[in-house]
Amino acid sequence: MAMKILVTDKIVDEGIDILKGKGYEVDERFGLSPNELLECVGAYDALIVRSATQVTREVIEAATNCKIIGRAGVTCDNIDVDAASEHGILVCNVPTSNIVSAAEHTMALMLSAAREIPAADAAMHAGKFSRDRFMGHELYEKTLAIFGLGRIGGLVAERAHAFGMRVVGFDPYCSAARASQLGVTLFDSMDEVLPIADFITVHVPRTDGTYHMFAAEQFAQMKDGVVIVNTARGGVIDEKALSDFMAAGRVFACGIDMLEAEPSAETPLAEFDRAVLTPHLGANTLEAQMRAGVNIARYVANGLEGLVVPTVVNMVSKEVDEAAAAYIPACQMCGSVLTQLAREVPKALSIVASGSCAGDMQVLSAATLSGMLSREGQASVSTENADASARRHGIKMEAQQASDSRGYDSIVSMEADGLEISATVPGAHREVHVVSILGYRLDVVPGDHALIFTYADEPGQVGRMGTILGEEGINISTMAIGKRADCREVLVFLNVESEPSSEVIERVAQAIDATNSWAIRL
Ligand SMILES: NC(=O)C1=CN([C@@H]2O[C@H](COP(=O)(O)OP(=O)(O)OC[C@H]3O[C@@H](n4cnc5c(N)ncnc54)[C@H](O)[C@@H]3O)[C@@H](O)[C@H]2O)C=CC1
Ligand SMILES: O=C(O)C(=O)COP(=O)(O)O
Repeated sequence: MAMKILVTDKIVDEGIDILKGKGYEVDERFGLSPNELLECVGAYDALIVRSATQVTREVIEAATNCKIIGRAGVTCDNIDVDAASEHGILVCNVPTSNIVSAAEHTMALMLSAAREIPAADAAMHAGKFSRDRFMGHELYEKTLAIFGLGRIGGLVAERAHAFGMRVVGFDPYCSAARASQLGVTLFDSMDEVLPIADFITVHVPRTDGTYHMFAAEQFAQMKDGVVIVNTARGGVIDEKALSDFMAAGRVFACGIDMLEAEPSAETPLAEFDRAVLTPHLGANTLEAQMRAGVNIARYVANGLEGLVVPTVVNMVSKEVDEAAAAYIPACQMCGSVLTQLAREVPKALSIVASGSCAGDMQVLSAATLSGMLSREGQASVSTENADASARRHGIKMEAQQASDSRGYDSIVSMEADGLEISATVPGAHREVHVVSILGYRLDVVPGDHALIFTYADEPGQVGRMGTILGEEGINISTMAIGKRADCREVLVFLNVESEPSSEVIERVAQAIDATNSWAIRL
């Protein structure tokens, strides 16, 4: 019987023809309700979507025959990738299919907003030849600030240079080499960039960390008359705050392709002629759709045929040795902790694994890198693209097996920019135990929120920490104290049940005279 593929968002006919030509049965069913999707998805071997279909954990659990989900575009934020990995389902995308289109749409919105083209066009269509109403701004010799210097941000930088703009940027994960190659002056904080920009364009992923990254506090720091463009994701800009600053005349104009309420057109910006609004059209060109539709069809067919899928975004891009697979969460966790300890993505990573998990260093490296980059929505690291991803972020990686597993069945140890962490996964429960951090030996199973302090080992210190956290209503669920043979200081790892504010952390740090403190979120 032919394998069945469900396509729930429109892709080009050429993509559908490739699949049918290979003998697959293809059902195109657009606009399914969540319930309709849940009811039918179990019958299919593969699913192809764009951004409209929400592939939730529930959908993945109902997709009992599914082997691969193809995203005919770049961003997989409508797909629960972790759930797919847990169910052994590959997720792949076409990561460069629409980036030129998105970059060109950004320039189109920038020019339209700066020259009020939609309002002028609407006036002409209404029979009004009113030249005096419209007085725009040149791009030439203006400062463009790009937030997010990834694939699309980089293409926008190249195009902005052609207009004679000065290009500055903010992206905590962009290497100095990439910024210099793009001709972008990189700044370390948003606060330095906001006051100097005449134009601002946003190309960051939508994550907890970028939600309302541009709110009243940020608009207040901008130059009067700034033009703002968002072709990234709705919610990165607080639309209410933007409309307040437009109403006050502080923001000259904006160009917005992505609204928080998508797929609705509801936004407070709708009342402004100078808000140029488009309904998520960044990828809507024939060229981008041809690349996305044709390639996703090829990759999904490859996945079903057991061939290499070059753009897998989750970790199951190949048959993974079971012992190594058990260490994927440990490596992801350690990678994430390392980035948080370093307070930035480290630039050099060395991984040593010993014991039975060390059979597949490629998987362990990719998992660690995905953890290192995951905090800002950069988790699209697979065994296929790990090397390229590391290069793009300027990270030097090396991995090796070692024979001494220090008495554990398996252990992974990593060092990144001089910071160390080791973890093991004992027993059947598959809990990740961190057994060393920064050289301090301990044994702790990290929870969702943790605090780490290093301090002089003196009586009363634990009581001081407990008292302050108790006063603040923060429960400590578990605690481990790590020691180092060469040092009179200790390290405490506190799993806490809620996230303490930076003021609370500072209070604790002062009370114990901590030499270092970190809040870790996993
Ligand atoms: N309008 C449309 O139709 C399309 C929209 N997109 C959206 O465009 C955005 C960019 O896409 P790509 O360039 O492909 O992504 P990318 O992953 O190549 O680049 C994103 C960049 O943002 C940076 N970043 C992350 N958090 C940041 C922060 N807090 N501050 C500053 N920089 C931060 C990352 O380091 C990375 O360099 C995404 O939101 C994507 O969803 C993508 C394609 C089409
Ligand atoms: O690829 C992306 O990230 C996009 O935002 C494009 O989405 P679409 O395929 O047009 O629904």
